[in-house]
Amino acid sequence: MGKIMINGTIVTAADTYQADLLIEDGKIASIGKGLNRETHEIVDASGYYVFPGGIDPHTHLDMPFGGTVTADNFETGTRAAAFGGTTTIIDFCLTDKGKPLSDSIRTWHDKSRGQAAIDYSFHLMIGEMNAEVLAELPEVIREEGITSFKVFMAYKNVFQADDGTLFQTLLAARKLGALVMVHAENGDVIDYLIREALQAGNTEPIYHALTRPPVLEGEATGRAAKLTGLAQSQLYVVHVTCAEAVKQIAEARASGVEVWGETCPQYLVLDRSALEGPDFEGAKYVWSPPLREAEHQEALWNALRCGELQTLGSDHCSFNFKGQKDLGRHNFSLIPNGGPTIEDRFSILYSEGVAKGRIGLNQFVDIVSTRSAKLFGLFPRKGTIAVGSDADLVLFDPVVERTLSAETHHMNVDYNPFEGLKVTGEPVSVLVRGEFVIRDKVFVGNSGTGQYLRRVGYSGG
Ligand SMILES: NC(=O)NCCC(=O)O
Ligand SMILES: [Zn+2]
Ligand SMILES: [Zn+2]
Repeated sequence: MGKIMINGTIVTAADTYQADLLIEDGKIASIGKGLNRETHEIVDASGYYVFPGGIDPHTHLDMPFGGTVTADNFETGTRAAAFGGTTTIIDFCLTDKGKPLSDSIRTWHDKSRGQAAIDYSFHLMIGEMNAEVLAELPEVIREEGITSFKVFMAYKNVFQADDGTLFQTLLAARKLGALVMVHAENGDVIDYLIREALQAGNTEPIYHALTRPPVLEGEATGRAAKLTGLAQSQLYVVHVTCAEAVKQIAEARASGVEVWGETCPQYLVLDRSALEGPDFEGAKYVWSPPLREAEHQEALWNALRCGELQTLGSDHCSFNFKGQKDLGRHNFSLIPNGGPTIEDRFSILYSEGVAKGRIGLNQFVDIVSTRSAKLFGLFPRKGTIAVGSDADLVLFDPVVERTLSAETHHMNVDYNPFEGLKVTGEPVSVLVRGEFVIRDKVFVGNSGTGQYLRRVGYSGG
């Protein structure tokens, strides 16, 4: 049955206005006033903002990492995402050197098929570049609709690729119309600093941050941007944490190089002091790149506000404190890197951004949804409210006050890094392709209704 959503305030990246939405066959069929269909269910959105569903361009679900596997899989992670107002995720498909890319993609399909409550797509990791990989890429784009390739410049001896691989990936992406993503940290120098810290007996979580200083993120970001300019290609820098990296991105953009930047909620509201918590609590806050000193937060907010950074990814990569983060109790370098953020990404950006006056309401929609849809080949099917777009919608109460907590979250993990953070606003109901997944804060969706999304090639942001 179709639906008519009435009395809501529609908010897109461009406009804010009162209108009703006619929803048929999972799509927005009409936008206007006084829409009337006797056969349709009426959904009253009085008092709510109606946003396009959030698009999270950076998740790690069911991913082996740091000697363990993430606590959230596609079932639990996408359900939590839906509670948080996200209706599409793009997850990172890891690859193994020496194996066909298609094997890894099949593995990621096997993990996700029949599990997801919201729509999803994959980015593909490129760990090496050779004739076999090059030959497979056109098919990856054509058959799988995967139009973004991820290169790790850190995690030496695990995921790290060399500059030659990055450069050749940039060249291939230019030719094929894809977007190259980088984790930008200088992995070789970090590896040295970690060994030096451990030799000196420095094993606590804070040394995770001290061995990955901002200069090494800035250096790698600048290097990747320079290589992008040389290749005349396009680059998306994931999880930007610091002023040094923002500066490199801004300089590259100012000189005409197509570089985009993403930050994450943790870098906007948490700081390095969290790693010094007692009883190994600091392990909960181990991300790479690490949390920075508090002054970097303002640099990130400024960059979002003025468009030097364009998106917010969760980088959701959840590990339980007990039994997983524990692996590094006596050696910070063995703490699995990452944290649970998929559920709170949307609300933190609204509360800390819009409600506190740091960004505008339409800019919020751009950062949390629209820009990722454009960059990653999903627009205008996703990322906006327009006739013909998927009816992925969030009914958002902009005034309710609440406190984020592991007691109430839906992620499959035993802590919340934002525990105790008071936020303004909450997703109340969430629809994916016209069907409720969350209705009045209750999960009414199904694991398995989420569809795999084939994306089109890169055409700018
Ligand atoms: N960011 C992090 O600490 N964990 C997830 C993997 C990555 O994105 O580097
Ligand atoms: Zn990373
Ligand atoms: Zn990540």
